[in-house]
Amino acid sequence: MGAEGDGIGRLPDGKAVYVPLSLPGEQVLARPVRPVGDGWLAVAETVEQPDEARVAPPCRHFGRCGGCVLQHWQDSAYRAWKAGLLSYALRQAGFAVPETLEFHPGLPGERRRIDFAVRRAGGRIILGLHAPRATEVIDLTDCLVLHPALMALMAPLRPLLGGLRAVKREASVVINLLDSGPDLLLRSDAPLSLDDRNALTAFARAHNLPRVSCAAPGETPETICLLRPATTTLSGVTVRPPPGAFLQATAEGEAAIVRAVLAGLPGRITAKTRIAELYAGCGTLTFALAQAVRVAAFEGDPDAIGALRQAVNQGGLAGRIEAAQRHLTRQPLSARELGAFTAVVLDPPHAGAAAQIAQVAAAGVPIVIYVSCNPATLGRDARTMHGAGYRLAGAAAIDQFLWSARLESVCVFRRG
Ligand SMILES: C[S@@+](CC[C@H](N)C(=O)[O-])C[C@H]1O[C@@H](n2cnc3c(N)ncnc32)[C@H](O)[C@@H]1O
Repeated sequence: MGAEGDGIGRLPDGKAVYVPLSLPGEQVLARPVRPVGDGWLAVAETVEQPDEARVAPPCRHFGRCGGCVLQHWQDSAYRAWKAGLLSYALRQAGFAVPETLEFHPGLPGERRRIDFAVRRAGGRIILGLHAPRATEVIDLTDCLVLHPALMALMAPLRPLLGGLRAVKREASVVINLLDSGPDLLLRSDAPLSLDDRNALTAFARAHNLPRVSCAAPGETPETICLLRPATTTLSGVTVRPPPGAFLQATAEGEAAIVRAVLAGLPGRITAKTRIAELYAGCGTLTFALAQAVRVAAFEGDPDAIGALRQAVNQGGLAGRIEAAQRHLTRQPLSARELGAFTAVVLDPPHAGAAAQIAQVAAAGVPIVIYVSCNPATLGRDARTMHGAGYRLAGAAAIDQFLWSARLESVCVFRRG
């Protein structure tokens, strides 16, 4: 099974054949589609000999929608493979990894953040997710991983989007389920008309949305209506995330990440203990950490850092948390700056933190807690840590991207 969730076969010449929707141990009749990387991508025409771990996928869109690629695998086998993604990445980086890792399973109905793709095709609106490895959008009537409060918006969104002048050919709709309700951001390809604004406001009223915002692709969102503050609570602190803000994909995943991060903190904490938190977003980890230690939080996005600062000030936390905007790829914290900290917590985007981790390793910070959503870049960065003499002190796999090949994880590295 490959990192993308495809079954991998071997051709007589040793080349790999990647067969989506096949499982380990199966015999399938596969048609080659195109060369990819070191081999071929193929389509399974028929499953000649199914594995006993193959089960009926619960979703009617399975196979066409690229959101879930592993619904046809029995839970225990699927979960063992997911935990194995983390073990493999860490072993490849040179670390000794325990036989079984801490694993937090995900469940259907937990996803509280979604980015729907929208297309206008003839007279109708297609709303859904991309097909596997394609730009085609699969029209979804429902989505089993989605939180029911978000799924309930799918049917009424279609007529709303169909009536908007702002949706000419394509758009996207990001919805974050906040404590105060679903916060909707529409990114569309044409200017909003007055009627569009009225329709969006009426939609917010009818479906109890706190806020609706709109933006042209790549532009700063404009708030179209704010019926009440768009707020959420992070470790007991009220935060006002900007439209479309990054939030952990599930509340359950967030809780597991926070627990694993706190478990990695130094055993002895004094008034002088200071932690650097990199890629802090709106403060998911910042406020949890600040209950134990003083935190210097760094984040590149101006709106996210603005929300974090506002929450720090309103929560009376200025003595515990300093928040700074910083682009950590162009201007990583230097080894000298990092020397002031007992530990570094970092939660980089999918691309990882190559430039920043080199400085962390050079500084020899005693504890590094790495939160990752991509085992491949985690593995690359972990290799740098291994080369600098760190050992693995803890690792947890968190399945907040249920039935996909994506994996969230928290790894604790210690020096000496
Ligand atoms: C995976 S999110 C984690 C956010 C936060 N820790 C949380 O749990 O909600 C990654 C964060 O890194 C930020 N980011 C991405 N690239 C960055 C860069 N080059 N420099 C600084 N921050 C960056 C994003 O804006 C985002 O907030």
